[in-house]
Amino acid sequence: MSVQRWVLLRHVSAAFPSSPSSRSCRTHVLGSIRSAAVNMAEEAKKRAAYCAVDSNVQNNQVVGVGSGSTIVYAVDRLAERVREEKLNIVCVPTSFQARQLILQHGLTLSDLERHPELDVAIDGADEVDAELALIKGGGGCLTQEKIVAGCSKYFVVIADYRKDSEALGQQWKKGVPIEVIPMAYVPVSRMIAKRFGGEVNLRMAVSKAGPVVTDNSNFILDWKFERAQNWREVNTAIKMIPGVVETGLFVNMAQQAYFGMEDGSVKVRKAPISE
Ligand SMILES: O=C[C@H](O)[C@H](O)[C@H](O)COP(=O)(O)O
Repeated sequence: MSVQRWVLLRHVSAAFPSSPSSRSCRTHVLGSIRSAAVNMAEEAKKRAAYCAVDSNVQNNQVVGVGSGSTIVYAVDRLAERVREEKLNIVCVPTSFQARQLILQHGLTLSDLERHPELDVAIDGADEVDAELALIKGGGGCLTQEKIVAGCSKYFVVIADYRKDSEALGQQWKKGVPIEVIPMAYVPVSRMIAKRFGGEVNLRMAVSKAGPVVTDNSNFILDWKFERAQNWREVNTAIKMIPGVVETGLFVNMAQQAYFGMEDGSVKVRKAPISE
């Protein structure tokens, strides 16, 4: 919770001590604060996305389109620029959602067979550390995202201020998503917990009985790690476990991250190696 939000909550608690009528006022005020916080985060996502598209996409480029809620704003802006500037752009999706966004916005859809080398990929993240290592896959789309980012000359991350972190795990508490072949989810979970500690859970669906099934027909494990680690080594070691398809650790992949901040600005961070 941000300091500003904590202070607001303290004021609300003091203003509405516990009686039935004051409890209802308090619930109402807390609801308004929550929705203001959501609006602020959405505005921040939009500003980061627009800024990243304006700074990194040019005419005649092949663009990788990520997944999640932030990328929606980036596709809005891409479509706006294509209309207004008559840009000739080809888009490669990283998920079913991204493919739908591209089609709904009337953008040119392609794939890695026709365009195996991309100029730039733009995608969201669940958390970004000081070196631009990322946790991705909160929405279950990590494998295709990593493939597309890996085929791109330049990989740009867009996010709001809540994702901007010193070390992975400081902001994002749901763990590292790991895509696995369904039959292997138990042994893979046990091996990760035994070797690296922490807790590994099969991600369950919300509006369906049973587990989340990815765009590649696999399962997702969420590994709640206990301490900061050498993420490059951990990523490689987990990938070597039979049954693991991909991890949501994106290490040394992103060159730039755009964060929409609470004060309305956009903060741009570059990866240490590209500075
Ligand atoms: O699986 C989802 C993707 O990795 C998203 O890019 C990531 O979860 C960030 O999503 P959002 O933009 O909704 O925070």
